[in-house]
Amino acid sequence: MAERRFGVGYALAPKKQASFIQVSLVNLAKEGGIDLVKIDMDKPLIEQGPFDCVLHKLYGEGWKRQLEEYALKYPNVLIIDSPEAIERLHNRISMLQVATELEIKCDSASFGIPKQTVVYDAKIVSASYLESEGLKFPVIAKPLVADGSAKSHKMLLVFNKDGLSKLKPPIVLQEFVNHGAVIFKVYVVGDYVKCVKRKSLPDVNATEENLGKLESYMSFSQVSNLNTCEKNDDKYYKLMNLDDAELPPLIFLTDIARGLRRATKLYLFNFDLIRDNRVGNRYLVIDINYFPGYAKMPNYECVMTDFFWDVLNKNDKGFESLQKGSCGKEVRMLVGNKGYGEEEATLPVSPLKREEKENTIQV
Ligand SMILES: O=P(O)(O)O[C@@H]1[C@@H](OP(=O)(O)O)[C@H](OP(=O)(O)O)[C@H](O)[C@H](OP(=O)(O)O)[C@H]1OP(=O)(O)O
Ligand SMILES: Nc1ncnc2c1ncn2[C@@H]1O[C@H](COP(=O)(O)OP(=O)(O)O)[C@@H](O)[C@H]1O
Ligand SMILES: [Mg+2]
Ligand SMILES: [Mg+2]
Repeated sequence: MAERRFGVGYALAPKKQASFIQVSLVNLAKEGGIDLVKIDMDKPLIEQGPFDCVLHKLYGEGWKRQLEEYALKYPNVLIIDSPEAIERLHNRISMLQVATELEIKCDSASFGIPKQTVVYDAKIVSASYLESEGLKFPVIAKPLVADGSAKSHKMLLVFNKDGLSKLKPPIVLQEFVNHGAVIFKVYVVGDYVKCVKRKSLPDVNATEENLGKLESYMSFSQVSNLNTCEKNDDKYYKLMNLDDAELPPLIFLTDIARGLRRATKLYLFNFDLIRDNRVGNRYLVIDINYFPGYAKMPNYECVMTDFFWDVLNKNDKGFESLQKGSCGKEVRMLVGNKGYGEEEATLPVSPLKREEKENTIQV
């Protein structure tokens, strides 16, 4: 019998395509019967394929409509992920709201989000306003919209009232929590979870005296993605050793990942976790990103190939999910987690090596 092959069409911005679609991934997927095919953005999606799965990270209503149209024409196509589910992550309030909906039961660690408030009008922000919202200096000002633009990553760490004049609403004002300058990035790919450590902002001595002495604010962008050379210039980072930071308990991360998958209905995301130095084993989710930089994950080719194989084969067995499209009709889309993960998945090509498995968790 001829081998069943699957076609996965991908629609990614050029930078994302360059980092994610590596020859090693394309070849490994091919060996597993999965062809990764670039979607031509100069042509309507509806004229391409047919694909068994559409993998995408693009923004805008036009693209969303094309996906809906495609799902209507090809009711068996898996859209990874559903645009509605992704949209929830494009606003830093609704993004973290999901995390507050989770019930995580763990004896050795607790979980939450930092205190935060949204500001639409710069005029209302004053030191007493912050106080009324339960916030104290320092605070982080984050653009409300997280749409992948450079602007959406531009943040301010505000040390005192003088810094408040620099705010550009709409923004989220969030308490800055000392966390030993380490963030835990937890990558989720369907059932697979991988936690890595990254350098973060240094702790701040938040006494009134010290905050008064500091510049009023500090602007920064994508701290955890700065390359090592940039950081090595800094005395603070020279002194710290990332290896010393203890990872959060695995079972705890597993529960959060599973909870977020259910609540967001997403397959492909990561979340940033910090350990609140004031409380010990209390962890806070500060950011959730759709389809993050998976190529930075060890052995990502294998993880992704396993994932594609798994969802495509499950889909073959009648994976069903409906949602209302903007056209008003029912559109069948892959809504993450429905039915997925309930069966034991057989590992396809190149299963993870033993030592890699031991450092990762499956939810
Ligand atoms: O480009 P990379 O590999 O640094 O990945 C970015 C992510 O880095 P991470 O994997 O978390 O270290 C990055 O994560 P952070 O927001 O920096 O925590 C975002 O997911 C970013 O996407 P977007 O700009 O928010 O749409 C991701 O950017 P895109 O590749 O999706 O443009
Ligand atoms: N509440 C917080 N307390 C302390 N540091 C934070 C907090 N929120 C964000 N940071 C730091 O700022 C960085 C960027 O914030 P994040 O919300 O992850 O935005 P982005 O989407 O640009 O990654 C984080 O990686 C972390 O270093
Ligand atoms: Mg982040
Ligand atoms: Mg982010």
